[in-house]
Amino acid sequence: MSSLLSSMDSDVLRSFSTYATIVVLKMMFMSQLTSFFRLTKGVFANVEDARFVGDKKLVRTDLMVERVRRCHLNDLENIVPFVVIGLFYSLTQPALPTALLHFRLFVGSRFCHSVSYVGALPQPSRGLSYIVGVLATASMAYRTLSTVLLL
Ligand SMILES: N[C@@H](CCC(=O)N[C@@H](CS)C(=O)NCC(=O)O)C(=O)O
Repeated sequence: MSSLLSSMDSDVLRSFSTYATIVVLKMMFMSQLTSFFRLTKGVFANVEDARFVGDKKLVRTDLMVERVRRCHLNDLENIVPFVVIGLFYSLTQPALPTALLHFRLFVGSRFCHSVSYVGALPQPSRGLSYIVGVLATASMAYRTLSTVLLL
């Protein structure tokens, strides 16, 4: 534990931990948003859930619930790689301003992606947000591989 805490002395690791936690919390919030739309729209995935509120016919799909679920899935596809690659990247001792730029671009892009997806904003708002996040992660992967490559 003490060696973990001493490695957290690195400003890059501390800022990575901060941004990774923020973006993972954002991703976790998508579950709460799904539940919110399920309850307010009376749309349930399972018979036992619908029975609990007294109507079996409430097992159905809804455009908004499915939209939030797709947004959550897209978060999983992008945020999990960011957390893994970002940790390895942080261990390559990049310059703090460069690392901050990557973390901020990624986290900002994921918030923009969620707002444009859930808000059904016209494209290319969602597509651009997605691309910025992918490029930030790809750039960190490039730096990591070019620093530590050992095959
Ligand atoms: N799994 C994604 C891969 C490509 C992707 O992530 N595209 C972004 C920008 S268009 C997106 O928001 N896709 C919608 C989604 O994943 O539901 C898909 O099926 O679209």
